[in-house]
Amino acid sequence: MLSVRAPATSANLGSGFDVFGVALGTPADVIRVERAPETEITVTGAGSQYIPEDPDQNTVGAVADALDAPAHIEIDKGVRPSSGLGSSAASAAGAAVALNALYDRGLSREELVPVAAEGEALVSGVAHADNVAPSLLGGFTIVTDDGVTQVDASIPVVVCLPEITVSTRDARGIVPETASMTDVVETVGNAATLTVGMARDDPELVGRGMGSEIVTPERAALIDGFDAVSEAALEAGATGVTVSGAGPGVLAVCHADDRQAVAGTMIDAFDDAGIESRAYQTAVSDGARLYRD
Ligand SMILES: Nc1ncnc2c1ncn2[C@@H]1O[C@H](COP(=O)(O)OP(=O)(O)OP(=O)(O)O)[C@@H](O)[C@H]1O
Ligand SMILES: N[C@@H](CCO)C(=O)O
Repeated sequence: MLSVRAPATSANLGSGFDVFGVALGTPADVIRVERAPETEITVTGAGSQYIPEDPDQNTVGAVADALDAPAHIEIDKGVRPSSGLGSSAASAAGAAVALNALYDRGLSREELVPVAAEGEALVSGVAHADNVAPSLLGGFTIVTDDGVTQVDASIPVVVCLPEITVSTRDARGIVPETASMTDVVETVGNAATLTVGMARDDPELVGRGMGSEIVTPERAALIDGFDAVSEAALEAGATGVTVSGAGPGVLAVCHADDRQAVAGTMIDAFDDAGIESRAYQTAVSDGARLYRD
């Protein structure tokens, strides 16, 4: 059987709404495929009770259609849905890699980005590729209408995931239609700083470059305790904190030695707000990995 481990991702990174994304070392989905006359899907693992097995409603069904690659597809979820960690995208990216190999389609990882984004269109209404690109390519990715730019990076991060859900579709509904020139200028400066930080593997520059008054404040307001969690993480040594994707995950960038303290204090701050959470101490890492069971 062909299997793929497809990593969780964090999109936006504050200053790069719908543009920036990173692959995370943990958690990940595992997708197993074998040829079949019609696509059938089974889902197990984190939050599987909320994920439809109907191929017309599951991101991997959209990918199987796009590749004309019917298969029995087993999805073992490591990435909880509606987490801000690219759950739907991890499955779509994993299925794209697995089915491309299963049917010898010969598409490159870059060519699989729009294929996997078909799954995102299904669940969030827009084929945004800022989660599927890093899950497929690894590292830090910049998605624009002209294509994807990728750079390997290994920035240490903590992602704290509270026991609340925010659907990407809902969180897209509150994105403001306009932004002030002041906020645009600040965001462009921060996005440039963050990009240099990724290229240099510098957590100080990456953390400093995550600030933005565009989109992030509206998204943060959906996460009870966000301000306290952010403040606590910064006090424990985080170089920057923002909403992961559409939330409710909260992403902190830090130096490797500070990860444990940052994770502990974020969990405590959510706890003070009456919300249980768990934290992944991880780093920007590789993309989807194909192997044979
Ligand atoms: N294979 C799949 N894995 C996860 N969710 C799926 C899958 N197929 C369909 N869905 C649906 O997609 C929705 C979750 O996707 P959503 O984009 O809201 O969360 P996310 O991927 O964790 O967030 P984000 O994009 O902000 O990182 C749920 O409604 C879920 O039922
Ligand atoms: N850029 C998308 C990513 C969702 O993970 C959004 O923020 O809506």
